[in-house]
Amino acid sequence: MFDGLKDKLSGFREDVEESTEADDEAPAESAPSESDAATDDSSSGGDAVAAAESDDSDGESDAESDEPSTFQRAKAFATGRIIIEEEDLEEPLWNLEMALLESDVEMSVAEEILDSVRESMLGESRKQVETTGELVESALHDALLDVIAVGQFDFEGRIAEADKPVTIVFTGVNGVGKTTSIAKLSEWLGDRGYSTVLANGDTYRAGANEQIREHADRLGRDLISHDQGGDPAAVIYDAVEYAEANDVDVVLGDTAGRLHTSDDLMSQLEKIDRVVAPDMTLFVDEAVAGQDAVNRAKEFDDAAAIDGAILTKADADSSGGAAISVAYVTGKPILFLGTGQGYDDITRFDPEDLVESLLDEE
Ligand SMILES: Nc1nc2c(ncn2[C@@H]2O[C@H](COP(=O)(O)OP(=O)(O)OP(=O)(O)O)[C@@H](O)[C@H]2O)c(=O)[nH]1
Repeated sequence: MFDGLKDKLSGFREDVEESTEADDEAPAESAPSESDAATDDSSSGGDAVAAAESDDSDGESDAESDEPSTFQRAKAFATGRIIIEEEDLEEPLWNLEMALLESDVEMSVAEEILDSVRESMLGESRKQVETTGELVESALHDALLDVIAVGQFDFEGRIAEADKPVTIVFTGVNGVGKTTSIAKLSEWLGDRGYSTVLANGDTYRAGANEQIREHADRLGRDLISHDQGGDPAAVIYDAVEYAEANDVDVVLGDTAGRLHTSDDLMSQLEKIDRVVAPDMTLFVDEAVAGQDAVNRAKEFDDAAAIDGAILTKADADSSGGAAISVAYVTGKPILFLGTGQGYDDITRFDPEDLVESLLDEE
């Protein structure tokens, strides 16, 4: 999954390794001889770093310039450490930025990742026994996790604690996999002991009732639906009443595919909000839609606040940009990934797992 992005992140590691390699081979021009440095080391011990930090006799404060002083570099070299400098990172960071943008990572997210990587690596000294690769991996790990894990919450815990029935409404554009995701989630919840009823709030599209009926029949779930052209809020309201009367734990309400610009359809969502006050509204889109999915998530969230997202078709060869960007851009977490067409092909989105798999060199 997201192999393209994985390759590009691995390219960044190689770039930094290459650009620091030269430093490994020779000390900075004005570095004192090893014996000088060794003398300094033994005489001043732990004070050497403090001395290096205040080595601004030429009037320019190194702390202000963020650049390690000549003394710091020499000292680091003599003690077997290499300091990562701005110039070591310049080209690799530029390449990383291009790689992220090519992978459909949203601009502000790419910038956040770069800032974070720069901040954690710059001036970092490493022992020569540590590989630069490890340093890069740890910086990338933290930078990616910070943007991907925005807003995460315990979905199952929330279902468990909420008063029943819990009502979840699904929104998004046409054909992205809303209905299939509802069916998958019904199965996922069933596996965890929660009963569900499906509600077809897509009263707009001809054939929508038949499509969701097929899923309901296959899964052995009840379905509440009205005729085409009916009021979606009324359908979901009926489903909530049905769930209350029959001790059903969760109502899964489908809605018509819509663009955030279709005013009448967006006002339907507002009406659903008013009439049934859903516990959660989940935005569904395709991982393969990349930047479009990110933009739509933002637009839907602005128009009718979402609580989280499901990214479908993560099994198709997608760039990974949407998976990395949606949470940071909306402030709402990705909760599930759709990974195929079968009912079991849904996975709880785990930011740590995703970061690890993106950085895994296997
Ligand atoms: N490969 C793959 N296909 C998926 C996934 N999720 C859904 N699909 C397929 O995507 C197609 C569209 O799915 P639907 O569930 O009908 O989409 P929808 O959003 O409800 O569509 P509308 O009702 O037209 O708005 C179907 O062929 C699904 O089998 C997924 O995670 N992976």
